[in-house]
Amino acid sequence: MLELKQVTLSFGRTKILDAIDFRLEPGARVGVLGSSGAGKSTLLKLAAGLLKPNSGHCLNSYRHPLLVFQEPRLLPWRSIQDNIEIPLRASGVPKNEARLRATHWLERVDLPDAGKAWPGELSGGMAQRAALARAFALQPDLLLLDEPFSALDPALRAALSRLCTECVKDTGAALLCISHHPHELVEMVDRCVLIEGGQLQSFDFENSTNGRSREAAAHILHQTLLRHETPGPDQTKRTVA
Ligand SMILES: Nc1ncnc2c1ncn2[C@@H]1O[C@H](COP(=O)(O)OP(=O)(O)OP(=O)(O)O)[C@@H](O)[C@H]1O
Repeated sequence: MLELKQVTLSFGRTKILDAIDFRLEPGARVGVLGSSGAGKSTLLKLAAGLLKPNSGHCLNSYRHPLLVFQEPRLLPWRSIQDNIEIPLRASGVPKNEARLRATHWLERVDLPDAGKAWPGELSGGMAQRAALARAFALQPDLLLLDEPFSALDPALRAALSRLCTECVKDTGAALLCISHHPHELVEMVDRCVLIEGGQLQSFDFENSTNGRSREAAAHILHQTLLRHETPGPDQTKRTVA
């Protein structure tokens, strides 16, 4: 369980998150939306334990949070198989087990023959799939995705989002996922939070659409994002601490 209570986080004198409350239960899948610079990655870094709040409480009982970035961040001088095995070995997994897990997850992400390849030989989509295999092989109980598919074309993005959602459901990990694409995000998650002006607004699909389809939820989120991304006279200003 991740629980933020009245958490405030500032960089210098600028408040990024302002007394927010947030809970992420085991196995829950939550999307994070907001305009550029709103504080989405900051929320993920709090969840990963990479940042500490200035005030409030951050209770985190997830033991294996794992952050996946927009770029695959593979070691270019090691094979794909090694890229998956090295972090496993570093976390104490025996050699044989590491090999088995790497092979299993390369098959799961549809890269069964890529183990001996160098990262530079893979397409962008293949490299991101290898990064997902590396992440799932580490058996995270909390997966934090920071726009992991945004550099890919729409068809590939949709395919990888689906694959990732299947793997998250299979492993039972909790998911916190940033995306700028509400239509894809609603297929991956059960609810969303929108960050704006340091505040966090929750969109429970059942409640915010009166039980209508996820398509309706995506439409509402898209319209909300457009409103927030268009500066208006009443737009909330970020506060200075
Ligand atoms: N280490 C840091 N030091 C100072 N300012 C920072 C630091 N990290 C982030 N910021 C600032 O905090 C604000 C929120 O950053 P964050 O990366 O969380 O935004 P974001 O919503 O993820 O944006 P984007 O969608 O563009 O990635 C930005 O104004 C950013 O410049």
